[in-house]
Amino acid sequence: MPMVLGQNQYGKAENRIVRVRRDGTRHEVKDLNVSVALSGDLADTHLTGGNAAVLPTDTTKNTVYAFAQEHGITSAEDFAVLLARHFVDSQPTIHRARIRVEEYGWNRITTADSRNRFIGADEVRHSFVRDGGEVRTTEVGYDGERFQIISGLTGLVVMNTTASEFWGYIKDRYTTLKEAYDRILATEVNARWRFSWSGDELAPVNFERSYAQVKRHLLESFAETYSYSLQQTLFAMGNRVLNNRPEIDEIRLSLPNKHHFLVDLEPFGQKNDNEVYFAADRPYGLIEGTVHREGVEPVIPVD
Ligand SMILES: O=c1[nH]c(=O)c2[nH]c(=O)[nH]c2[nH]1
Repeated sequence: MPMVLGQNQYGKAENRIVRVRRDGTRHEVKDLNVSVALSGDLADTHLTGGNAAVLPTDTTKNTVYAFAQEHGITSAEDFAVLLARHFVDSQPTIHRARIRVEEYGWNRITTADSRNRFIGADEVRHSFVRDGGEVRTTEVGYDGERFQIISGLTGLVVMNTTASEFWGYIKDRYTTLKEAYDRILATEVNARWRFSWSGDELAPVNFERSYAQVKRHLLESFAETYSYSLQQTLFAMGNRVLNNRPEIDEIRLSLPNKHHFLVDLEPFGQKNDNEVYFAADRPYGLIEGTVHREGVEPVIPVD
């Protein structure tokens, strides 16, 4: 029975690139991990070994670095759009590009040492400390006509030490969980959101500003929601982002419930008045969901 080649894609994955912008003595850095995946007329290379349609993965790597030099990196999204457009529009055998980018943040080191000749005000203009928080992500797809941009973040860890309850749930013969009227609510926010921009709209998106605002709304809604379940908090977070960011049509959140269990201190003759917890790392509840505008078809993959 003959076998058939199914979906396939190829490219250089995880190109690590640090781009320094040296405007005078105050430097800017972009630290990215860029993965290229191309698809198109690639049956021959798989079936016969004929490589006439193959742009080498090595070339895709070189293009990432050359484009960083030539065009700079205004945002992960802008950079990925540029790359995706280039691969598809310049190579007749390449019909689709998917560019994934992870971005690691760096913050300026501040210091009180005003004698250092490199220092302006209270910051060192070329010294950075890696941001220990979330990783910013984007994935840009391009088929020669339309772009699809899904950006996001992973690893944004947040905690409310009160204003969280969980009660009124189903109790069957296996239920042991005690109802909670004042608990810790902690999670690691993993979010992806899809921009309505697909290439033909006139107004370009300011992706740097958009990211900062989405993150702010996620944090503020987590902090400001009095929660009766992490599910309720999830919807509140997604709803707040969509209400405030018209450039976004859909957001998907994956929120592990980082359980904090009160430790029983009775054996030691001590009271535990909601002060000492065991922070469990597994298993964890995993609460996931998409919030989207009415009438918009949600397309962010469930994974
Ligand atoms: O916010 C919560 N949602 C649940 O569905 C759930 N289930 C559970 O055991 N604890 C919690 N907490």
